[in-house]
Amino acid sequence: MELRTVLVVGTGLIGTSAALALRKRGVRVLLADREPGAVRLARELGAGEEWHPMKATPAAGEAAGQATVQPSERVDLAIIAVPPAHVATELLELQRIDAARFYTDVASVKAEPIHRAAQLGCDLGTYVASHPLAGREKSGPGAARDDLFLGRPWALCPTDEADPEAKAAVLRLIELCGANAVEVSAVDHDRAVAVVSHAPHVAASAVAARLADATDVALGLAGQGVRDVTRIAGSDPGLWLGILSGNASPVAEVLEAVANDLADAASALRALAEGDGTATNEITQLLKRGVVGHDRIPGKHGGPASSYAVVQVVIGDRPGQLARLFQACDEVGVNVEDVRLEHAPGLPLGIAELSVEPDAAGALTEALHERGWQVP
Ligand SMILES: NC(=O)C1=CN([C@@H]2O[C@H](COP(=O)(O)OP(=O)(O)OC[C@H]3O[C@@H](n4cnc5c(N)ncnc54)[C@H](O)[C@@H]3O)[C@@H](O)[C@H]2O)C=CC1
Ligand SMILES: O=C(O)C(=O)Cc1ccc(O)cc1
Repeated sequence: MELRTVLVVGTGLIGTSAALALRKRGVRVLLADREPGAVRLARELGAGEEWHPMKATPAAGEAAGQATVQPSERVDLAIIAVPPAHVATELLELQRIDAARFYTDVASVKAEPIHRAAQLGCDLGTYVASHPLAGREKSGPGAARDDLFLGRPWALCPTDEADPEAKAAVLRLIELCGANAVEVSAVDHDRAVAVVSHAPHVAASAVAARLADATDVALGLAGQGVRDVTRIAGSDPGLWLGILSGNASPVAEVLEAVANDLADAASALRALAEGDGTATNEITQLLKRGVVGHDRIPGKHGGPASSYAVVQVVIGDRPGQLARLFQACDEVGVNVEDVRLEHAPGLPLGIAELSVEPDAAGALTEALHERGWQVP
């Protein structure tokens, strides 16, 4: 199924990122948003052209001045990239004016928008709901990136009524964005993302909320761990209220289990503080279950999680240091799977943590030593 022209409705983070990815693959993209500024910025970023549905002359019987909107052309696919609560009404409006052959949305919840679309009388034959499992803690077109979906899962939830061609169009969108399609029912999707996205978001917010009145001393001691755990807590609360409300029961169920674990850990630590040494067992069990769960998260290419060895290298805070380090890795023939930078506050130094295949770590450490790098 070829996608020649795609309409993106909602040119925020996700809509503009999809538009940029499609533009890169030569697809013509039309852009719409209820905020004119969001469309202008997306257009200036190279995401496509503004969509101009035509205002038709009022038909006989229509109130004067109440001009009907018609699309200037029928696009192959419309992507509805607006908050979950607005998906169904946008779909209805777009279908009413026959804006596209096929339709999808990218909302983080699936059962509720599909149910609402059915209630409103939308055509479920041309619509296949979807959800890219990729995003950022920032909103708006300014945060968009054409590589946001590369190698990421992208769920699609066709209903029984969906036309196979509509599914093919959404699969092509996912492929053009470089993501991996995962077909799943809407109900299973919502239960799954409660575990891997929505409950973790609330947990991150709860941890980050502790920092709101933390002392300056505490904040001055913040390291990478707290940044990792709380990154997504910086997201737009309005958008997240909509996501959580749309998946309330599954998220509540996961949060209740997390809350039980936290309550047990707190009681065990109280017991430990009062001299009950046996309480360490409970804490160790939770930490061990955490390691098991963490190790089950698939690796960066979507395959099984691989445990890389980490080689730490001291780098000076000067331009070009990281480029030199990568060049050295390249010369030694070692593929760097991931890199993380730790900055030592107040020091002109940082640590680059290079994740490499375990059997390459020894040779890399030796080779970097020989080239004068400090590898502690
Ligand atoms: N933020 C994230 O990391 C991810 C978000 N999503 C989903 O993608 C959708 C969009 O989220 P973001 O791009 O992050 O939000 P965003 O806030 O960056 O963009 C949303 C855009 O939709 C526009 N909009 C709102 N209602 C509209 C309407 N009725 N008609 C036309 N435009 C309308 C807003 O003006 C805004 O420009 C949401 O459904 C969200 O659940 C999916 C994956 C990741
Ligand atoms: O920022 C991140 O790493 C995310 O995982 C963001 C995200 C937010 C909402 C989604 O529906 C999917 C992904």
